[in-house]
Amino acid sequence: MKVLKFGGTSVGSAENIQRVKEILKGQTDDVIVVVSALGGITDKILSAAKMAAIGTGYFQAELTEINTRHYETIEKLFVAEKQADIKAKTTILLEELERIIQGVSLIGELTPKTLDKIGGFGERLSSLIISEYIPESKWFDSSKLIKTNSNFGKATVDFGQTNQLIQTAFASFSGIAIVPGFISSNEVGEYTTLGRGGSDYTGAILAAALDVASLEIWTDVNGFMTADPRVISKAYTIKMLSYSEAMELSHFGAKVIYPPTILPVYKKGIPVLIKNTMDPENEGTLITDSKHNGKDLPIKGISSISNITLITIQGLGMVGVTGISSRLFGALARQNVNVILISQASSENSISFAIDSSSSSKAEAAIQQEFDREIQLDQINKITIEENLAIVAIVGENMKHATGIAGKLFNTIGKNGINIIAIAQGASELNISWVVKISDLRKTLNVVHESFFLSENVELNVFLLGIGLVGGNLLEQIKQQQPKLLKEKHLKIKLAGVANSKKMLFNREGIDIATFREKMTTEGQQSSLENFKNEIIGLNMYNSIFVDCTANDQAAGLYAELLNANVSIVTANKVAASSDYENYALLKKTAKRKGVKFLFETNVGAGLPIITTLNDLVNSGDTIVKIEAVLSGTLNFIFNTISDTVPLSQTIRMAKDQGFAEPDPRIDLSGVDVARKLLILVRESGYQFDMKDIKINTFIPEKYFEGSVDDFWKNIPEMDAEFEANRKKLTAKGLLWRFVAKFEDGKAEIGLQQIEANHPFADLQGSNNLVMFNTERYLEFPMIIKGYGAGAAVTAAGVFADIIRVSNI
Ligand SMILES: NC(=O)c1ccc[n+]([C@@H]2O[C@H](COP(=O)([O-])OP(=O)(O)OC[C@H]3O[C@@H](n4cnc5c(N)ncnc54)[C@H](O)[C@@H]3O)[C@@H](O)[C@H]2O)c1
Ligand SMILES: N[C@@H](CCO)C(=O)O
Repeated sequence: MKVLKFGGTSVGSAENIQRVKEILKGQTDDVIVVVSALGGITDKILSAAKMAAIGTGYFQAELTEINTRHYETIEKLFVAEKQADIKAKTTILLEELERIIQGVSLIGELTPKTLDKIGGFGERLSSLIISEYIPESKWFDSSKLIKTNSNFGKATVDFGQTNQLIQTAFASFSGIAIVPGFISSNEVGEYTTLGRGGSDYTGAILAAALDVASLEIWTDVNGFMTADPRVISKAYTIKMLSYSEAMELSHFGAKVIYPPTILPVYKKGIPVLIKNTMDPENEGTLITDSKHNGKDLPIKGISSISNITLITIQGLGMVGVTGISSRLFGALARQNVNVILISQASSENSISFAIDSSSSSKAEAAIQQEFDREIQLDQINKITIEENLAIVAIVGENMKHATGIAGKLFNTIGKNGINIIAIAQGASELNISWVVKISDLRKTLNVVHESFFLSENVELNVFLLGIGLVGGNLLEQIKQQQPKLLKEKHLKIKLAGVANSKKMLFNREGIDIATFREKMTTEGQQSSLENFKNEIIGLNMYNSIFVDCTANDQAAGLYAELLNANVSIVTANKVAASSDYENYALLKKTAKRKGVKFLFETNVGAGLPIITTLNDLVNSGDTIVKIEAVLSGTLNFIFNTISDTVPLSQTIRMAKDQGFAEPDPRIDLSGVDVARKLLILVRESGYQFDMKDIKINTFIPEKYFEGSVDDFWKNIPEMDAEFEANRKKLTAKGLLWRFVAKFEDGKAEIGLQQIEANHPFADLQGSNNLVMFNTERYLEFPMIIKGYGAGAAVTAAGVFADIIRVSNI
């Protein structure tokens, strides 16, 4: 035999009652079916009674609604010929209810006893209709089987008597029994009710009394989820839980069952199965005394409670004094304040406890009153009340004796910049709870869900500034590679924000890369660097990455604040890494301190792995002795392309058109771009260096860099003839031009060199770059990295690789 309980939503409409019938058809065992009132009906009955008690006539309207709901349900469920009979039986109950409420209205008083009598009408009505709808079933009056004391409103079950009555009633039963939930009666047969979660409790009492094979709780969700699915879209159903885990998760906000109700089945070791009436094929959650969840995960679920207030009482007068806690919690209990979490440091000079915010003032008054004397004497000198908090808890029996869980938990939370306000862990090691600001709740749930592998995928939230050549290519590459990354690496790269110099757009759930340009035009806000940064910080999303694909100085000025807000930075923009040494060092230090990344691989050699290689050399103990390199894609392209038919000015235009040149090409032509790159390499080699320490030998007169970019394009052809004359001489000597960057003996210099055909730099086609590192280990023969050093696609790929690096996969 099994007990199946269907909740208010499961029987809330004719359609759902039909589903219940289908579910029962599929049962092979004898079943006892406990039903709740039609969803919302009990609230309506109680509200009608309360209105009647205060003398308003509005209760009539509520009663009419109650009648209509039941009659309409009957009309939908039954064929016309049967309706009159069922309606007549229902009317008897509805009229009785109306008479009692009329009585309440006349007397103007609503006692707990009357409330109990009224409160169970919903279940009596629903069970009547459902038992008629399932003709092969038999109706049992559970109020006559479940005996309680006369503590109306909160009656206590007399299990001795109850078990006997149930066992006698069902001794020779087979088939389908329909039973109203929630109702019971006292020793003289007056109605009582079983309190919160009452119908579940009815089910558990029956299941335990009859020692059935299982108790099934049919509801409108697929069982216990790993986290609140309204916050964590990746949350999924937990297949198996132990009783203790289920109780912990319920206590901390997963309102699938009300913990005390499963006590009778827990004591008997009867499995409880949570199932979804709307999705009966779903496996649901099985609660047993087994501790296995099918996966070897240390935690099974995360739960949270919002609207929490944390109260801390503090004072040296509390140290070593016995009875303080007892008085504190006694005073709170007398005021009916439910304490959700307690934390006391071993120094004993403070106790913090968390309560529902609605009890804040009651709790404060209780403490002031209880400790009046100690406060006067300054033995207790501070009572702090912190509002707008939330409690988060991780739950799992496998945490027991497993080391490193708390370490990993708090490390992950800390890295994401979430401040933990209080912590509590019971010695049972079943649950670790902590308090955070409510504004950090969503982020906390996300990072914890992900870091304990409850989530299937790691998610990165990208905020992209700049969608020109590099940024635009990057989005194309992400769009193309996304399915593969998701499938093979379980990595989801989500575009959470995007901006160019005109518009910006944000979406916490992700912006569709296929349509973002149209969305930016229609829905985008006016772009502003300050607002872009503020929005990223304000959204407070976990694994946030600011990707800078501009060449903008002010954009680079945002990094410090973003890193401080635990946002990683991936940048193609060379401004920050080549800014003052102090700023460069501060950004690196901030990233390290905050546990986030500051990555700029594409700053030197575009997609070539130059900076990571250099970091690997240095980190593994090598010393960089000399760097010699061709670092400008644009300049190399120019010197490879210039000819008697293609003059200098045209080669610059071609470099721009092919996406090698900077948004402002004077940065390339003046040597500034190469100087920045050399500076970054020297710094990453471990030397404290600044721009002023690099000797820049320009090859184009300074006057061409004055004025606007348009002036530059207009005037630069003036240099064509001179360049062609020099080129001819050079070619005649069998030499080539290369713009070389060099660092040796603490000195750095860049400039145009004439090199011979057998020089390693000679064979450097198109926009290629080449870097030679002479190190202590690679002394005689340098380490060489060579390849495309500019271009939108390779640069975007380098930025993409940096983004993936943030996820550490
Ligand atoms: N092209 C390459 O080969 C290469 C290689 C390595 C690094 N980079 C670097 O990549 C960066 C981008 O280069 P690109 O060629 O894509 O430039 P681009 O001119 O094509 O694109 C720049 C983008 O930045 C946006 N932008 C500029 N100022 C902005 C602001 N204040 N707010 C918001 N958006 C702003 C523009 O609207 C545009 O979308 C540069 O820093 C460049 O040095 C380029
Ligand atoms: N403008 C740069 C882009 C790569 O950093 C170059 O030409 O090398």
